[in-house]
Parts: sequence; C-alpha cells; structure tokens
Amino acid sequence: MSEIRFDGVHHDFGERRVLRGIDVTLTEHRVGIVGCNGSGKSTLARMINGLQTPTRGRVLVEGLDTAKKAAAIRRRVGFVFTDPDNQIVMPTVAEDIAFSLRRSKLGKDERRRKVDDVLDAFGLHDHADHPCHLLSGGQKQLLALAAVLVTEPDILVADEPTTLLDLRNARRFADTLAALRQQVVVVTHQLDLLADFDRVLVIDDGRVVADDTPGPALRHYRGLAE
Ligand SMILES: Nc1ncnc2c1ncn2[C@@H]1O[C@H](COP(=O)(O)OP(=O)(O)OP(=O)(O)O)[C@@H](O)[C@H]1O
Repeated sequence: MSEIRFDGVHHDFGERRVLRGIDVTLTEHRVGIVGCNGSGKSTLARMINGLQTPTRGRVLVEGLDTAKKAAAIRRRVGFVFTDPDNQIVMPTVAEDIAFSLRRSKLGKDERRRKVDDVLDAFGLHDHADHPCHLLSGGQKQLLALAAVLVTEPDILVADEPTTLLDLRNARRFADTLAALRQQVVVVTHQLDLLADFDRVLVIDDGRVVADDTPGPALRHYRGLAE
C-alpha cells in the first residue's frame, strides 16, 4: 500500500484557519473521512494530490512533498470531484475516458481495449457513444470515476463521489473500491459506504477528533451531532 503522511499540517484561507495541526500517516487500503459541513474534509483531501498545499507543515505521498513535486504527485494520485461536470471534458463517454489516456505510451489498440474494459466495469458500455451531457447525474459520477481509474493511479481520492448514485450504483461503487488494488481515501456523508473500510478519520473544526475502525469512529461522529 502507499503511504500518505500529514506532518503538522495547518491551512488558512485568508484569516480563516481551516486545518489546525493534522498529524496522521495513512497506509491502509481504504480510509474514510467524515465530519460536519465546513469542518475541513475537502481541504484535507485536496492536499493529497496537491490541489491545495499547507500553509504550515508538509504532506508527503510516497515520500514526495506535494508542495514541491506537483507533477509527480498528480500522476500518482487520481482525484474524483463531487461534481462530475468539473472533470468531464469530452463530448462522448468513450472519448472522455480515452482522453484520460492521452499522455500514456500505450498503442491505439491497447488504449481502446482499456477504455472498453472500464466501460464494461462501470456498466457504461451501452452509453459509449452517448453525449456526456445527456447522462444522468449518477451516470456522470460513474464516468468521472471510470475516467480516473483508467489511468491506474497508485492512490484514489474521492470527495463525496456517491451523492447522485442510486442504491444499486452506490453498491457497485463500494464493490469497485473494495476490489481496487490501490489505496483509496473517500470523503463522504454516506456513512454506509464506510462500513467495511479499514480506517475512518472524524474531522471537527480542522482537527482529527477520532481515528479508528468504522464502528467506533462513526459512533464518535454521531455523538458530535447530538
Ligand atoms: N477556496 C477557498 N477560499 C476560502 N475559503 C474556503 C475555500 N475552500 C474552502 N473554504 C472554507 O474552508 C472551510 C472548510 O471547507 P471544506 O470544503 O474543507 O469543508 P468540508 O468539511 O469538506 O465541508 P462539506 O461537508 O460542506 O463539503 C469552510 O468554511 C469553507 O468555506
């Protein structure tokens, strides 16, 4: 498994302190991040692929400082955004997935095979030539995930990736995560998704207030809302 290390991480947006001293090392296969709105979860997740860098402290991914090795980090860490429209860039579904492979050294046939495999895995094969903008919200979320996974990143970070998925697709999504060889970090308000995760961090007001297996961590989180 990969290693993601937060070392004394603080983050300020202007006057507002959003992260207040995060010290965790993540080496587990599937890690969940939960917490109230505005607690700093997305900011934390974005730090793993260098979309955001700490005001103070360091984030190291496989030993690389995200503030210094941006390009290398982006190749290793795939990021799935909450709103799939932020990352769908091509007119059709198959083209969008193929676009992710534009920098790969694979030949044309190999690329086509990879795109086909991913379309199959995500139940999108029948939509291969459909315009992306006509997909449902849930299908777009699956496409966004597929377009990241086709690049085979070492680490997958997903920020509320299942908000638009129906029950079947949420299950498919959870099964997909479980079957991945790579490390996965998911920010979510859908606590069911984390039931068999290896580790769950609870964030409150920019701090890690619980760090445990899902049962105790989610009990702690529920306690915060009482
Ligand atoms: N680019 C930005 N500029 C200024 N403030 C920001 C920016 N991004 C986030 N914030 C603020 O930082 C705080 C933490 O935001 P963040 O998105 O990390 O929270 P979150 O825990 O993911 O919330 P939610 O569950 O609502 O998505 C919020 O108060 C937010 O308004």
